[in-house]
Amino acid sequence: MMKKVVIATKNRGKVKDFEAIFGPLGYEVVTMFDVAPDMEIEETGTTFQENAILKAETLSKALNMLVIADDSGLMIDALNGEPGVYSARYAGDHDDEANMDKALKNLQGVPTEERTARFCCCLAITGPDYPTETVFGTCEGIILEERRGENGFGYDPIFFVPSKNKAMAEMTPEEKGAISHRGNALQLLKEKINL
Ligand SMILES: O=c1nc[nH]c2c1ncn2[C@H]1C[C@H](O)[C@@H](COP(=O)(O)OP(=O)(O)OP(=O)(O)O)O1
Ligand SMILES: [Mg+2]
Repeated sequence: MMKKVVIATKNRGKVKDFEAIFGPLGYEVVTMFDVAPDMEIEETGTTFQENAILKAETLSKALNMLVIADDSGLMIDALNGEPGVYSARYAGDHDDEANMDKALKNLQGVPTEERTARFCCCLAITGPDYPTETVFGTCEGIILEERRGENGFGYDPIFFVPSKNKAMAEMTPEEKGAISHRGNALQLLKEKINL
């Protein structure tokens, strides 16, 4: 039987990212779509860490199981770190296209060298016999002037990664996992627990 890892997410893009990383380690990724499709966890925190802990602890208590949660977002320097913790709701309600349009609009006329940004990811892990722990990963990039690539999710089409000379949405899930904020955070998590 395959080992399982439970992730407190309802974002199909994140699920793909996690599968690219956990699959090769021999894990089946189980998500809220499988175990708690009707549960809505309100993200009331003001930091990635608070929200990651909130999501992990809520699902873990409901299932009485070890759970990992991901809270993440995009921080754009020229916009004073916006949209940050509010990335998913930047233009309203969880609409990736509208969110990207809003970011591009707010950066109109800003030159390339000032379009620096980073993706941030906080992962929280908690369980019945496991005290809550968090790790943090980032990925540096530049906000493009228009979308590039078809892969990924969220802000991936407008996020250019200089070290790969590609937009995040031009990478395969495996390529993305090797350099992404999520991949970097998971690397740290692996050093803490025996994945
Ligand atoms: O690798 C990424 N590539 C592109 N965009 C990304 C990435 N990672 C986070 N993001 C953006 C998407 C969303 O606008 C927000 C996450 O918000 P966040 O609340 O953590 O996730 P979510 O509500 O979509 O799913 P859930 O809370 O069920 O895990 O940051
Ligand atoms: Mg969310």
